[in-house]
Amino acid sequence: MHVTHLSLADFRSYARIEVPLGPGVCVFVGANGQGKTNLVEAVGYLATLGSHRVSSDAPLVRAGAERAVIRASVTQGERSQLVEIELNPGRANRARINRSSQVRPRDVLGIVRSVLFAPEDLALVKGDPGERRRFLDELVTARVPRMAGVRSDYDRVLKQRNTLLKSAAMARRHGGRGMDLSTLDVWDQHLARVGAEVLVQRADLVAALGPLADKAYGDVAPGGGPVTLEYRSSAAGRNAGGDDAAEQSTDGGPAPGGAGREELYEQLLAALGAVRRQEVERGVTLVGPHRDDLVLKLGELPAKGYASHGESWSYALALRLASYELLRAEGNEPVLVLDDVFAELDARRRERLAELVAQGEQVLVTAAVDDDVPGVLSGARFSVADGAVERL
Ligand SMILES: Nc1ncnc2c1ncn2[C@@H]1O[C@H](COP(=O)(O)OP(=O)(O)OP(=O)(O)O)[C@@H](O)[C@H]1O
Repeated sequence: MHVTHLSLADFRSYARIEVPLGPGVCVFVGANGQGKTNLVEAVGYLATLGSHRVSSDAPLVRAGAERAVIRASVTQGERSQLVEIELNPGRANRARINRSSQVRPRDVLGIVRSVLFAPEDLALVKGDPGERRRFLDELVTARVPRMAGVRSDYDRVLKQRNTLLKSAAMARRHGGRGMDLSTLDVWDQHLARVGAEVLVQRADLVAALGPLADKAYGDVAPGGGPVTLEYRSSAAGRNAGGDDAAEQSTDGGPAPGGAGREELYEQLLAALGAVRRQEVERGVTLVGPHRDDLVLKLGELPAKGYASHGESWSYALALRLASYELLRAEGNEPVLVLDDVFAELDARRRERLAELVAQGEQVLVTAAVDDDVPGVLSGARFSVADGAVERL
């Protein structure tokens, strides 16, 4: 798929802008702070309903404005659609498809698909588990858009369960006889039911992505690797029950490959039972998909803490390239967005990456300096300056 027209109103630094786009490579060049990232961030927002730079919508609305609108015309094969999101920080966002009456924002997921490479990607390798969970969940949603609803159900159940645990912990600390925790059983079942669905999709994704990441790593860093992706479940190994299990390390263990939804449900439920005493003491849910990690291994060692800076970059690029290959193989080619990445890479990685993506259906590249963009990425050039975007 590709975006044929992008229209922004009060989004980031743009009061109003219309940008016609074609398939193939589009390079946006401009000095620092002119709004290049803001443009491609808008495309990423339509694909994920989030920003790769900030966790809330407020900074995405132009300072002084109340709401922002992102609108894009999108072509996939013979089909064209117009998708629109209105960002209303503090209130519900609104969305429309083909100017129809409103739909839920998550109903637009899947229309725009993108894989974004950005300097922030280094955090996929070097950062906290939350970075890798977000990476997995965004890709899961790109493959199976209904998972956005499952994720928000999970977050809601988790929040309610944590509220209950927190009150129980407070009551204990204040010397009360303890709360009646019978409702916790019901929340355990909800959490395990929805959590198992999240786990099934993550496991399926990791199995599909692993070989592609290994190949991509070899492409970016010839002779390097091998790389393996290992999903680490906070619930695995905690189902023995009783105090022994409660004393186990909080690192969890590898998830059993190929486990079905029911098996994962039972495992989560047993794990919640095993850590209940600790949870009531600490007032927080200790097992579930929100505590899991994706261990990125380079050879025998985890990349985090062991890989060099260059290896970490190659790994991050390999994860994004593998995501691209996966979505492409599954029938809907995503827009590739390369935001300011070439300046971060050495000449060899720069050339390799450019060669690997040059044939994408649509590749949006931002750069402060035109010379940073490898020659193989020839295509439309745009200048970005003073809130205006002009085709060169
Ligand atoms: N909500 C907002 N309201 C107004 N201006 C904003 C808002 N968010 C960001 N900006 C402005 O947008 C500019 C940054 O734009 P952007 O990150 O797209 O720059 P860039 O061209 O990619 O720069 P660089 O090359 O340095 O990465 C900054 O000047 C910033 O102050």
